Amino acid sequence: MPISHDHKTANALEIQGVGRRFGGFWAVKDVSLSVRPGERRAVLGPNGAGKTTLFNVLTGDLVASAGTIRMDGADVTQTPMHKRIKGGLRRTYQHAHLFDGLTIRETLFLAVSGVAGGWQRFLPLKPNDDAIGKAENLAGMAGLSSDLDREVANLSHGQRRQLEIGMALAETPKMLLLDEPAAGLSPSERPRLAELLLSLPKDITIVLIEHDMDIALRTSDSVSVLHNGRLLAEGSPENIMSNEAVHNVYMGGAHGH
Ligand SMILES: Nc1ncnc2c1ncn2[C@@H]1O[C@H](COP(=O)(O)OP(=O)(O)OP(=O)(O)O)[C@@H](O)[C@H]1O
Repeated sequence: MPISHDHKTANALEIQGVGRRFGGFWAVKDVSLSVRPGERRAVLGPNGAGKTTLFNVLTGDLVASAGTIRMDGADVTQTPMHKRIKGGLRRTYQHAHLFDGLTIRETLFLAVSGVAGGWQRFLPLKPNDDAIGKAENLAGMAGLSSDLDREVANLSHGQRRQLEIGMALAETPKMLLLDEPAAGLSPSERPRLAELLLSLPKDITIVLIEHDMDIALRTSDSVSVLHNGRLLAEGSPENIMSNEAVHNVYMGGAHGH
């Protein structure tokens, strides 16, 4: 069946009544939200609220049990992940999958070249390859320009997160889903990550799950709060900060890793 697009009026992401069930348990239930092109949306919620499940449904890692998902005007509810990726969707995971033996330059070179398997044949890099310049450019966007020759094994946790974001930017995504980019970062690494998020190209729509309220509120235009699989509140960071129901959920104790 042909996919119908309506680019002029389309939101980058529009989901209606989305749910995901595991057996008899609805991990996400009846969630509707709209994200404008270029918007930065944070998805907050205590442990078990359904954030990761919602993300997995958006990427196509999991099939929605209910509702519809539209990206850029197209109904992708039944579209497999690889086709959503072709349409410009990228995600990062809570735990980065990086090769310890490669340098930052080599890692980003392979990302730019779209190489997933059999990468050994591309190394060592040929100095005149165009993709090296692109990789170095990406390193700049990810705040890693001064560490191009460092091996992944020797990177700090924060630098690994930066590198993962750099990789996700390789093919100029339209929409980037970031799964807890600040997870495991030391307090001193957090401001740097917030700066990086704020510096990403404004035409990329970003949806991020984040436990760190400060980072989420500082780097987003709008916030959706999940609780027990349902949308509890939505609004500007200021509104969410002063929302009593949100406070009650977070003061309830389930917050934080
Ligand atoms: N594959 C699964 N099978 C059964 N239950 C699941 C599965 N995945 C998630 N759940 C349940 O769904 C609920 C939501 O989980 P989810 O991981 O989406 O929450 P979360 O908000 O991302 O939590 P956290 O912040 O701890 O990562 C939880 O109760 C979880 O136990």
